[in-house]
Amino acid sequence: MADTDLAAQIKTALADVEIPGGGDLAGYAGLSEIIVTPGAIAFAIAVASGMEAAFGPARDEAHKRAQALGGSRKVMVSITAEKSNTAKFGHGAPQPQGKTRVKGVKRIIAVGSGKGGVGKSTTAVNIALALADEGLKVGLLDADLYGPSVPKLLGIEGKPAIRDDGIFTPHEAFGLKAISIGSMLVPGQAVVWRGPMATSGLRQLLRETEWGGLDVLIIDLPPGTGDIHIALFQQTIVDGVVIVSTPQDLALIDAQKAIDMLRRMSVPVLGLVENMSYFIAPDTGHRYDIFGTGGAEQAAGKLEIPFLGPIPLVMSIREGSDAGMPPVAHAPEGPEAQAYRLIARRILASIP
Ligand SMILES: Nc1ncnc2c1ncn2[C@@H]1O[C@H](COP(=O)(O)OP(=O)(O)OP(=O)(O)O)[C@@H](O)[C@H]1O
Repeated sequence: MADTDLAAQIKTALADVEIPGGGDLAGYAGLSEIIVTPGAIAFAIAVASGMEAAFGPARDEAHKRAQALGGSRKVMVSITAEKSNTAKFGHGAPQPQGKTRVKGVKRIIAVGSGKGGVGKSTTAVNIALALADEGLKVGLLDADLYGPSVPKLLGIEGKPAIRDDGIFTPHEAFGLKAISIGSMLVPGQAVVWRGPMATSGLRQLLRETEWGGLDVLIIDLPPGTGDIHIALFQQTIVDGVVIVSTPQDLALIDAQKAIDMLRRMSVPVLGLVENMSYFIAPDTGHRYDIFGTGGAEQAAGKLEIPFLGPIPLVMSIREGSDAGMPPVAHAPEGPEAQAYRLIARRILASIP
């Protein structure tokens, strides 16, 4: 059945689900779009603050009906309540409350960037591999719901298995446990989830995956500073964030904004990685500082955060990544792999 047909069928079934105050869920204005992918069904019910518990039975009933129609797909139905903005942003924002650790995960390190396309995912994947080479049990969560690239970078195919109790079994790739919303979408399908849906999707990937005892979970964040970041940092203890930037001024200005948000949310910044820092000519092996040198290092100094190191701009990183063969796993002795390793060791040294 086409995904749109199934979404329509579910919506029809929700007409039999009663909601507090009278009426049914299908006709309720707070019902989000129903997203159907080959592996999952997801939708959210937005309610007024304080009404979360009252909507609980409706959510459970909706879940049951969607599951009856969805077969083996994992069903995710979440209730979202509007919170006042002061809890999200604002100078001197209150320390987020209720942050918890993720079961089976000792430390979480997130990798973010101020803007897209700076090589954040490539860096996250290779740092994860370098940490695994240090003898740690490492997982990777692709939280870039709008542009997931971990499946491609690690050459992962197919959907993750889902246990009978609805828990995801992560993919295994190069010794990493990895999970991404990307492997649950059909190729070319864009995620059009709005804020609450996206944050709920992330929470489920994070907390409903059988991580099986990790020393470190690396989270590849979406670029910028949006709902996903806020929800993650408010709900979960993140031990530190690595910011990836290219050497150009504009990227650095965006990186600065990301760091500003982390500070306001009391999340430790582990440091700045300068990606595509210099170019190594494939024929001669010569190094060219095409963007000048030291931009990110100086920026890190000004921002009073550690500079974690530079990654060269090399064709092999792009080609290896595009082919699902990340340099740290594929050419572990190469200069690119060494650059990632050095950064991974600095990260390791900076977390408790
Ligand atoms: N050091 C590098 N040398 C050469 N190519 C690189 C390097 N780092 C990343 N790339 C290439 O740049 C492109 C963007 O990288 P990547 O997807 O990791 O960026 P991103 O910041 O995660 O992007 P997005 O905003 O889409 O999430 C990819 O084609 C990748 O292979």
